[in-house]
Amino acid sequence: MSVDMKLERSAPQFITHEPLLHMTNISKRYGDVVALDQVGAKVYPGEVLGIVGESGSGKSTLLRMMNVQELPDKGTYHLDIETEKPNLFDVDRYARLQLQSRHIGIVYQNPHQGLLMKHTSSGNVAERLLIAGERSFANLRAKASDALDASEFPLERMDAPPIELSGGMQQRVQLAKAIALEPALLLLDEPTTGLDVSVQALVLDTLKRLQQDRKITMVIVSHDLGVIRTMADRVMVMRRGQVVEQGLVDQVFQDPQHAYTQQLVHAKL
Ligand SMILES: Nc1ncnc2c1ncn2[C@@H]1O[C@H](COP(=O)(O)OP(=O)(O)OP(=O)(O)O)[C@@H](O)[C@H]1O
Repeated sequence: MSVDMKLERSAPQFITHEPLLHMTNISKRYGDVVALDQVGAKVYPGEVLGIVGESGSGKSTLLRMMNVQELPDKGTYHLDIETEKPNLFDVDRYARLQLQSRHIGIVYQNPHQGLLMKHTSSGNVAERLLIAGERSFANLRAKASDALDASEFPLERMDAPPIELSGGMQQRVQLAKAIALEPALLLLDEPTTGLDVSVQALVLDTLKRLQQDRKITMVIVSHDLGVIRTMADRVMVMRRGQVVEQGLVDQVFQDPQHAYTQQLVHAKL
């Protein structure tokens, strides 16, 4: 048995469905830099997959591919959302945009990447609904308000632009925008990095509550093992563009098999 086979622990027993997300053999180079090297990933409906690893290990690149905002050099990507399940890296640009706007939500570490900082917060959320075809002003406002409320954003500030809000509130606006259309898949790229520890805990609480209430399938990228431990059911450990270990969170963190995971876990203790 190869080392990789040994470290790829089996899926938990309760997983009986087809994966919602299935990627195989994803490789990506930027010039001489190998960002991803034959990475595979499966995420099951309603579960939270954590991706952890040092800076430069390929976590954000993989997440951008899950959001189909960037294409790999090689690999396949299927989402189990419609009867037809094409390789999403082969579909045309229009279909990719449709997919991003209707079925995938994303929250970036940097709110400038996800929000128009000088537009109102409610307008940022409404924009996503507009793109999806909502045209009634009353509905736009009501749905934006619902999404902000679900993200535990203080509604009395909904007309304030993100630039005037705290970092924690900006992340709540990004979250509201991401969930406004009830996406099949929510992608979170270091959503609490850079926030004060107490604000970080509150935002994680909101994410946890949303996940429990709505059973949203999530992929969360973080270099922080505490965040992954709080949020995720399963974890994938990445290093230098490869997956070195994966399995249930408590299994991997209590009994890490790969030397790199052991180093990560001990550094955290
Ligand atoms: N657009 C790009 N152009 C050139 N190199 C890139 C690009 N995007 C990523 N890389 C390189 O690919 C590798 C993986 O980067 P990536 O951002 O995915 O890692 P990461 O694990 O998310 O790191 P971090 O936690 O620092 O964001 C790095 O060496 C990075 O410099």
